[in-house]
Amino acid sequence: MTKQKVVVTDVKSGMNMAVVVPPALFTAEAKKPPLMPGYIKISKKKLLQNIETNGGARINAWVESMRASSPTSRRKSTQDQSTWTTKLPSALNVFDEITDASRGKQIVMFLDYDGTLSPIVDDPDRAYMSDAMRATVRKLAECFPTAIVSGRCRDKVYNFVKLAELYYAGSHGMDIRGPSKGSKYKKCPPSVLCQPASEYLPMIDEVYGLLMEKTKSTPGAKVENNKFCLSVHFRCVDEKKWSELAAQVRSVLKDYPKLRLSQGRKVLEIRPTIKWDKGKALEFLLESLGYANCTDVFPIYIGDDRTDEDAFKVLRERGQGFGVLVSKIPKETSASYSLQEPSEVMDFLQRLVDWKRLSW
Ligand SMILES: O=P(O)(O)OC[C@H]1O[C@H](O[C@H]2O[C@H](CO)[C@@H](O)[C@H](O)[C@H]2O)[C@H](O)[C@@H](O)[C@@H]1O
Repeated sequence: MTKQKVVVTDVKSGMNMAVVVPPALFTAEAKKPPLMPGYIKISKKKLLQNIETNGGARINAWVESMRASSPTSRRKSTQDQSTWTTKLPSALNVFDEITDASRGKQIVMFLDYDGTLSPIVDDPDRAYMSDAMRATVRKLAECFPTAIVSGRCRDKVYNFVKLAELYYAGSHGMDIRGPSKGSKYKKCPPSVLCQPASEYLPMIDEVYGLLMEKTKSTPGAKVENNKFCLSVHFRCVDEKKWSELAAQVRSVLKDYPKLRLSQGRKVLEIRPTIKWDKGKALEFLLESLGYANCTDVFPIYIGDDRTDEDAFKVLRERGQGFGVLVSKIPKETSASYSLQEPSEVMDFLQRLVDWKRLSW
C-alpha cells in the first residue's frame, strides 16, 4: 500500500507536522489535487483523530515531523524543482521587478539568522557568519533600516552578527532591542523595546533544567536556552533515537500546558503559548520605526524556517513588500520568492545596496 505525506497542525501541541500515513487514514478530502508535489491536504481534525486512535501515535507523529524537517529527507524530483521555481521565482532572477515594485517606498529589511545569514552547521554554537556577509549587512543597514529576527537568544545572535547599528529581535521576536549606535534609522533609545513573555522566564529556566536532565541519556541531543524559548536539537542524534528524544521532551512538556512546541530545522522549539511570533515582531518593528499605518513602506523579510512563515503571512496579509524563503527544496510557504542558500542571500543584499547607491 502506498503511503502519503500530509501536513497537519497538532491542535494540542500547536506543532506543524508533515506525517506519512497509509491511505486507510485518509478521508475523501484526500482525493482533491495536492497543494505541492508529494503533499495532500486533508481534514486536520480527522487526521488527528485517526492518528490518535491508530496506535496512540503522538510520538510517532512527532518523529515523522522531525524526519520531514530534514531537507535531505525528501528526494528532489525534476517535477518538484520545476513546480518550485515556477511557484517561487528566484529573487535574483526577478530583481528588477522587485526594485520596480519598491519605487517611491521605504524598504525595511528583516533578516533571519541561521540558514539565512549563516550556513546550517552541526554545532549551533559555531554557526558563524562570514566576514563578507557581515560587511554586506553593514552596507545594507546604511541603505535601509535593518533588523535581525531570530529564534536565538538576542545576545547570542548579536555576538554572531556584531553590528550595533541593527535592530535585533531574539527568541522568535519575544525580545526586541533597537540599534545601540550608528544608525540613521534609530527612532528610539537603545533600551529593550519589547519583551512580551517576560513572565515566562522562571518557567523557561525550570524546563531548561528538566530537559537537560531528561535528554542527557540521548547521545547528540543538545538543549539550548534561548532566554524566552528553548531549542532541543536533534541534528546530531541518531535517527533511531529520535522517538526516544521525542518521548523525553513530551514527558517534560505534558506538565507545562502554557508552553507549546514548534519545529525548525532538526530542532524542537519550545515557547510560551502567547500570541507572539516573528510576524508580530515584524509589525512591532515597523510601528517602532514609524511605519505602522504607512502605505509607502516596503518590508522585505528573508528567512529559511517554518517560524519565518509567520512573518511571510503578515506581509501577504498587509499586501506590503514580500517574503523570500531560503530553500533549495520545495516547501509550503507564504513567501513570494526564493533564494537557495546564504551565498545567494548575500548576492541579493549586495544587489539591493548597489541599486540603492545608484539611485542616491
Ligand atoms: O530563527 P533562526 O535564526 O533561524 O533560529 C532558529 C534556530 O537556529 C539555530 O538552529 C539551527 O541552526 C543550527 C546551526 O546551523 C543547526 O545546528 C540547527 O540544526 C538548526 O536548527 C539555533 O541553534 C536555534 O536555537 C534556533 O531556534
